[in-house]
Amino acid sequence: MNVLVLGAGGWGTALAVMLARQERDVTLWARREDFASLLREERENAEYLPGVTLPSDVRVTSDLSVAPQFDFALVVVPSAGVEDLLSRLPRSLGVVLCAKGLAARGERLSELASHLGFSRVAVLSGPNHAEEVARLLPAATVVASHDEAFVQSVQDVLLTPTFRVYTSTDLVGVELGGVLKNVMALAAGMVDGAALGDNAKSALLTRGLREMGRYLAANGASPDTVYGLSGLGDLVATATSRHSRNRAAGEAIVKGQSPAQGGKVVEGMRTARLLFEWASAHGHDLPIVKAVRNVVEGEWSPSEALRSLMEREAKPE
Ligand SMILES: NC(=O)C1=CN([C@@H]2O[C@H](COP(=O)(O)OP(=O)(O)OC[C@H]3O[C@@H](n4cnc5c(N)ncnc54)[C@H](O)[C@@H]3O)[C@@H](O)[C@H]2O)C=CC1
Ligand SMILES: O=C(CO)COP(=O)(O)O
Repeated sequence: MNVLVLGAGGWGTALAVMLARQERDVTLWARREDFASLLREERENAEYLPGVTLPSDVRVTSDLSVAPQFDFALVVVPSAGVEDLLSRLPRSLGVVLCAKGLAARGERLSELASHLGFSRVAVLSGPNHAEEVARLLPAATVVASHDEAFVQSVQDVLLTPTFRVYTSTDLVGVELGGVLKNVMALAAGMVDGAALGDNAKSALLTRGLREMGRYLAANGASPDTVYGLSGLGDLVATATSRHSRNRAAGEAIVKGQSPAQGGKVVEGMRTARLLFEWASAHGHDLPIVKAVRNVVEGEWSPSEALRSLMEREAKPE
């Protein structure tokens, strides 16, 4: 089975390593030739996934002209780079979108792919920290698409004894779970950084899940999807993990430190801005998203954000 992985950050490298260890024939594409040649020589992605050996049979290239040789590709660059990458790919290629963020104008990445003319479009989303998947620790995930034949063929290739891949036809619900949970993880990091306690974190995550569910419903997702791996599952993983860059960024912000995570992408900060704009434009109430966005933008202090949540109107749960 041949797999093309587009994007050599932590997650793309982890998928390439995990699939190669399970006998898949993997090609990993990196944007820059100097980085691709470093990976070929060192067999380690020291910048984004240190301590993991890239198997010798993983081919590394910076040449996108290999794409037509594949039936589909895993698209694993940060959401801000997806449009540029997709625009350079043949539209006959199936695309499995693995970024957990939105396109520049707030569109879902799968919407963007369809608008660009791709007909076979899926998303991959779940509680999947690269550091663990690359070390073959057990994990589960969801591949979702409106195209059932496509999603089935992706599952056949990606399912391994350590990576349990479920399918779903709720493309919108699976995609948006991964988008929203990054903002909730930033908020959870802020709770950690301000030492607000376990009760506060539990309340935040529970109300955060409700907020995610409302947003998913407003966008046409199935009501149950938010309780699956791509919703609750990824929310728990990201908001509690020592590996999460979003959680760590939230913690850093309330401590007055830089949210930057050593050059690695922190999707939730950009997502909070885009979701806030969407909620403002459509008259939706997303209080945790608003609080995170206002802290990230420096418009509210963390204690003002906390007050905004604790002093909302009294109401039934
Ligand atoms: N790291 C993880 O555990 C997981 C990450 N994801 C998602 O996968 C996406 C990628 O994340 P990571 O691999 O962790 O990021 P990363 O920060 O480890 O690496 C990003 C990579 O993308 C490259 N890149 C940046 N902009 C690009 C562009 N415009 N075109 C092509 N390449 C570009 C960078 O050079 C770098 O190689 C994000 O949306 C993230 O939320 C999803 C599941 C797990
Ligand atoms: O999406 C992830 C795990 O499922 C990774 O989360 P971070 O981007 O916060 O590290």
